[in-house]
This record gives sequence, structure tokens and C-alpha cells, in this order.
Amino acid sequence: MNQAAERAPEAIAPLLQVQGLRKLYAPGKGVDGVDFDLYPGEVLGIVGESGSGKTTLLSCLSGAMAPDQGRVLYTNQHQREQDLYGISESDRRSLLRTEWGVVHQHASDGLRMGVSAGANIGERLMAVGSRHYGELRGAGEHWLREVEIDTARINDIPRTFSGGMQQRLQIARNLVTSPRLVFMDEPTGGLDVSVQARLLDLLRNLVMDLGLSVVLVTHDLAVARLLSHRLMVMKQGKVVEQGLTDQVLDDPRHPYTQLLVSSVLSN
Ligand SMILES: Nc1ncnc2c1ncn2[C@@H]1O[C@H](COP(=O)(O)OP(=O)(O)OP(=O)(O)O)[C@@H](O)[C@H]1O
Repeated sequence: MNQAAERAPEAIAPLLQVQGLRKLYAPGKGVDGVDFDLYPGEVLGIVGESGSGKTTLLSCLSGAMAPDQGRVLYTNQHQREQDLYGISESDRRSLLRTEWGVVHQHASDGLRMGVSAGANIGERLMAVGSRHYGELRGAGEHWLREVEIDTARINDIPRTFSGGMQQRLQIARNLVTSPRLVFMDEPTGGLDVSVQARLLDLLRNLVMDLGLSVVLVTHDLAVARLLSHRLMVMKQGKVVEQGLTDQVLDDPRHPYTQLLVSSVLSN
């Protein structure tokens, strides 16, 4: 065997490494001892009942709230590892405007409700230096089409949009800077079932086409099954089980996961 053949294929570096993360508001309230790696193109679902710590974890991962303990390491597009809470506030903000995106449950938390749809999309591009009106307009139209919103609505403000459209606009606003990692907090929560189904379909296609890495918080196991490759199950701030989505949902090992799955089945 020659030397080249003996060499192991180059390992793919994780995009995100989470090590020993803890954020406790009070004993047992918050998250504790969370460790995982997220790889490029991977969708990780975080599930668990209300109060299990999903939102707290997402906030710590997405730079919104510093943990008490532990590290969040991100490998940026230049293959440099950045410690999320070791870098400056302005570098963290810059990550959030460029390589990262955040889709909130309530579109009003992620959109500027009083400015036009086009401006909502263009704003993120302007924040990274784009000033050319034609380009901004073109990007606005392109991303409206990508999220299935009629481009004739480009000058309308989000307040005049339906809930599903607002959520799709929020997604377009995030994707315009070609992020590598997107955090989603209950992206289909509070929408009618048929609107949810359309949004899920759109999200699934966008995630696949763009090769996005996603951390998705949901209490809805059907949403988790449809979108995520891997699942993490949380209970009272701790991860009780993690693995491939189908494995966790079809053959849950932890009694809590078994309960979650069976309560969905019996609904
Ligand atoms: N700012 C806060 N101050 C004190 N306790 C908090 C705070 N935010 C959350 N908690 C508590 O921490 C625990 C985890 O809450 P968290 O919102 O992260 O859970 P969750 O799984 O996202 O719940 P939900 O699905 O209801 O949003 C809960 O017991 C909650 O009451």
C-alpha cells in the first residue's frame, strides 16, 4: 500500500462545538452539562416539554445570553475557530449579521414591522456594506420569490402580511447574507396547520438546497422528524437522549423520550 492510500481522509471539522454548557437561573432551572458537535449541513432538533430549557440553550448558542460555564466554539468561513463568548461583542454581532441567522417564533421579534418587505431583506445586506439600490432591490425580489411571496408585495410592510407570510419574510431576511448556520425557535409555532405544512415544506427545501446547518428548537415531534437529522431530548435542563432522529423517535431508550413519543401517538 502506498503512503497516499494509507493516509486517512481529511476529517470534516464541526461547525459548532458545544462543551460543558451551563446556564442556571436557579437549581434545576435552565440548562446544565450540554455537549455536542454540529457538522456542516446538519440539522439538529432540540425537543422537550415546556420549561425543559430549550430556549435557554438556544439563547446561549446564538450569542444572546452568556452561559455561566462552558464554551461555544464556531469554525468560521475562513476555517478559524472562534470562541463565541471569547470574541468581542462587535465580532459577535457581526457573526449574527453575516454567517449566522436567527428565526424567531414570533416574526415581529425578527422583522422591522414598520418598514417594507424589500427593506427588511435589504437591511441585512446594507449592514455588510451593500449600497447599490438596484442590487438591494434585486436581492429583495429574488428572496421574496425564494420564499414564495409575490414580488408585487415588495413595498408593503409586514404588518399587512398574514402570519405565514411574515414568517417566510423573516426567513428571507435571514438568508440574504448566505448564512452557514441558522438558529430557529419554534419556526412554525402558532400557525394554522395548513400554513405550518407549507412553511415546513419550504424550510426543508431551502435547508437542503442551501446546505444550511440548523439548530431547531421545537416542542412538536412531527416538525422535528421532518426537518432534523439528529435529535437532542431535554428534560429539566439536561440532555437525556440524543441520536439520529428516526432512531430516537422509533426506538426511544430513555423513559422520558418514550413518554414524549407515546403522548404524541395517543393524541
Ligand atoms: N429569565 C429567566 N429567569 C428565571 N428563570 C427562567 C428565565 N427564563 C427561563 N427560566 C426558567 O428556566 C427553565 C427553562 O426555561 P426555557 O424557557 O429555557 O424552557 P423551554 O423548554 O424553552 O420552555 P418553552 O417551551 O415553554 O419555551 C424554566 O423553568 C423557566 O421557568
